[in-house]
Amino acid sequence: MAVLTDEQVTAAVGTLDGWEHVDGALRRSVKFPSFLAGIEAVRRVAEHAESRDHHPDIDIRWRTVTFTLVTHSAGGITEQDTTMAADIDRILAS
Ligand SMILES: C[C@H](O)[C@H](O)[C@H]1CNC2=NC(N)=NC(=O)C2=N1
Repeated sequence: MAVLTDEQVTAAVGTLDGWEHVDGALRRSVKFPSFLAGIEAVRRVAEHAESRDHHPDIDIRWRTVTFTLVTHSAGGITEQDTTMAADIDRILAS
């Protein structure tokens, strides 16, 4: 899968909720009301990631969860990442 150009990533970020383009990846940090609410959200994202066979890197620090998306096999951000970012936005909003 093709790595997106910086311009393509910038355009995608404009359509997403709270994602930034940092260190060659897409990143969104979310603060939850409690540690367990964050874990529950991670669980829902993880189930979706499994179903799509595309997996975010996930950092959990008490109530703040950071999702990082990059296509490791391609060495950059691809459409799989922008699609997964939009999917995560939907999951977190529901
Ligand atoms: C075989 C399987 O499709 C690959 O290992 C997948 C799994 N999930 C993945 N997730 C991400 N983010 N990048 C990958 O390159 C990747 N590879």
